[in-house]
Amino acid sequence: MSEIPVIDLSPALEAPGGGTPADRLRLGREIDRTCREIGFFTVTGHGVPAAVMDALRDTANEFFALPLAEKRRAIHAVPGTPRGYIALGIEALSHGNALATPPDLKEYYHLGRESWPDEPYYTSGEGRRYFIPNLWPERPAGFREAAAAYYAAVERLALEMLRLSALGLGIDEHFFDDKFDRHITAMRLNHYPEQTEAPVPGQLRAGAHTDYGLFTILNGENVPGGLQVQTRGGRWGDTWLDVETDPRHFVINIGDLMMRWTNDRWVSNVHRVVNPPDGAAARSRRLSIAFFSHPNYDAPIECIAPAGDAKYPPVLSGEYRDLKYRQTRLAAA
Ligand SMILES: O=C(O)CCC(=O)C(=O)O
Ligand SMILES: [Fe+2]
Repeated sequence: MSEIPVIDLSPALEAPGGGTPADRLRLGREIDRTCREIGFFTVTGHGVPAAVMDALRDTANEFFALPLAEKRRAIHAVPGTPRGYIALGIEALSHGNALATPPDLKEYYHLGRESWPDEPYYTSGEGRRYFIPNLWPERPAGFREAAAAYYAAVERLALEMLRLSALGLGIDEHFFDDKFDRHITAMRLNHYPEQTEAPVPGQLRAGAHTDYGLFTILNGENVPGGLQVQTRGGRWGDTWLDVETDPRHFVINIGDLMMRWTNDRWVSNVHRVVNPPDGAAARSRRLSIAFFSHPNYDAPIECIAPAGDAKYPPVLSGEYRDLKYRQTRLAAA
């Protein structure tokens, strides 16, 4: 049973007009408290229809069940491009946090938004580094539509989270709006196959890491070999805590850019996905869907702090993610 906090967003996300100002401020403060303590929480009442979540889970499961040779046809022609299918053995998330583990025991499908305006921000040389066409496999049918509907629904949730967060941080409710209105959020469908051979020492489904962006909005499922967060003292002590990932809800966590932006007020906590225990390993495949909300590529992330108190130099949103992608990729795709 997971012990991370649960926040019911329905007073804002399912209420007409986004809820009353008092409800929104209360939720903002709850988010602030949780992000200062642990930076991981479950959200209910999030407004994303169950059918939208199920449709993407179903098509993603169908895709990963295809023969490897067919999945490999969805590998991008340019190695390292964050689109399409990425096979086992390519990525080790721990390398982004200066740990050196063997590759993660997962395969994934990486995608971004389906379309964007014909404007230089998106179509210039720099824009094309972030706005990259998706690479859809021939099968299953309906994959593109399911992913686009999910992306749009969770994008609304992400924007609401940013507004409530701003309230909780005591800044203008719309502070993040113009830093996120042309965002470069990517999504990953992570598939952790059943384990028929023992992992090598130090090898996990996903090595210990922090995420890179603002909020990661994760939809998972509860099977052995799941998500764990490393707590930093406080009421949980210093431990690895199991995070329940109920497919009806989302688990939200803070990424590095949000930690930097809030000048360490909010925690970008280390997390990992562990291997299933012996005995369960052969029947514990797991699917997770991660929406990595990430600001406009040209947004400067400057600590919200009084002059002289900033703990980090400003960094551009896009450059920070490029660096992390380079650090975590072990092999050519
Ligand atoms: O699969 C999960 O539960 C988490 C995956 C994760 O942490 C990531 O992809 O960054
Ligand atoms: Fe992560």
